Amino acid sequence: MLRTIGLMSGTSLDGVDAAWVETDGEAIGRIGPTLTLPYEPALRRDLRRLLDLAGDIAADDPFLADCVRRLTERHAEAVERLRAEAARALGEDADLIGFHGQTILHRPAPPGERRPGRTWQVGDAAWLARQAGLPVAHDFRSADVAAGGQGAPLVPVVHAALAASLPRPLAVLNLGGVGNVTWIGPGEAGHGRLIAFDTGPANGPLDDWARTHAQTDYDRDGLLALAGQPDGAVLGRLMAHPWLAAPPPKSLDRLDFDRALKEAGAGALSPPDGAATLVAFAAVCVAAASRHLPEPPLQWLVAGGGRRNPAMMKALAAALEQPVRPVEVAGWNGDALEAQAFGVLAARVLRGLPITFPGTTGAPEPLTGGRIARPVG
Ligand SMILES: Nc1ncnc2c1ncn2[C@@H]1O[C@H](COP(=O)(O)OP(=O)(O)OP(=O)(O)O)[C@@H](O)[C@H]1O
Ligand SMILES: CC(=O)N[C@H]1[C@@H]2OC[C@@H](O2)[C@@H](O)[C@@H]1O[C@H](C)C(=O)O
Repeated sequence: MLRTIGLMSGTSLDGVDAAWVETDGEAIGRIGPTLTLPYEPALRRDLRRLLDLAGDIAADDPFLADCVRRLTERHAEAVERLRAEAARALGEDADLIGFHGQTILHRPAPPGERRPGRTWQVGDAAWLARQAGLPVAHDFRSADVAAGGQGAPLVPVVHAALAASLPRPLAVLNLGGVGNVTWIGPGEAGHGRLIAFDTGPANGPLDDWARTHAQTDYDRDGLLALAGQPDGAVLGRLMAHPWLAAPPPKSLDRLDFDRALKEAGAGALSPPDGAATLVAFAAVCVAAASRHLPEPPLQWLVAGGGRRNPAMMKALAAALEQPVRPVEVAGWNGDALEAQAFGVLAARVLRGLPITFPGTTGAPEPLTGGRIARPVG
């Protein structure tokens, strides 16, 4: 088995999650320490600006280069701290890093269309490899998008490995900036029984709303949303969005719904009602996703920051017919799950195992992907 460090900087732009996991890319051995290094407000602000600029920015733009340098330095710091923690707690170092980078643009070709799509994760893998003295698996999504896949979600294969002994069918819901669901079918745990796709916007629009209307980075504990009422008219217009009815495979850019939210009139709502409406919409998106699953799951296990928002968990429980529980009931770590997954995916990249599948990204067949940056010298 390899001792991996997985690194994830998600669409919420709140920081880098890091996790130590022993794995051969298929089985998962010891699960070690985890940590989150939050980004300082200036880096958060600049990354958010980079999302707005990404469609037009040149690859050698100095602002981009500066963001990439700061982002990668923060990742290197996370690696260094996690290695120290793994040495202290387990007496172990690491063999391999899985570095997702920061998605700044995600425009896969719509399913069935033959034109090439584009997905862009920034981060300097070669620098990180040299700095850490370890091989770094990175660029996990491009090969899939080039082959006509959605390039996301990638974590489902790891959900399936972790869920091997849980009752199925099971749905694992990640609520980050964007939401995504993994459905793991009954019977033998195998890749053919995996269905996964993005559900819709989750915390992303709510974070933007809290920033504009409450001067906070997010609606902590759902206090703003719990003080408001969802607006039926706005919600109704949002629910009519064709994306919800479209069958999987499908994935989203963090900003994909910004225009629809504006056009639906969300901007005119009071701060609490706007927050309540965005929470209700995230939950309605998951309910819409449930209609695309082959069979109802026995339960929904929720990972990601959204599970910490009581308003979101309440809205989900109301929108879904099955029990909704945080992944901790299965003994998983809902804050570190994606980081752990990129450690496992790194091992898969190194071993040349497929990382995307017809049921997850709509890849034409199970596909390998990712690249390895090696420390030189
Ligand atoms: N206590 C809390 N109350 C309310 N919301 C919370 C709380 N803690 C975290 N969140 C929400 O969770 C978000 C972070 O979630 P997470 O770290 O899962 O996202 P991510 O990994 O960046 O996104 P993605 O999975 O889309 O890549 C925050 O931006 C916030 O909206
Ligand atoms: C393009 C991109 O970075 N997508 C993220 C995003 O955040 C959640 C959802 O949208 C998911 O599809 C994906 O991340 C997770 C880690 C995944 O690929 O499984």
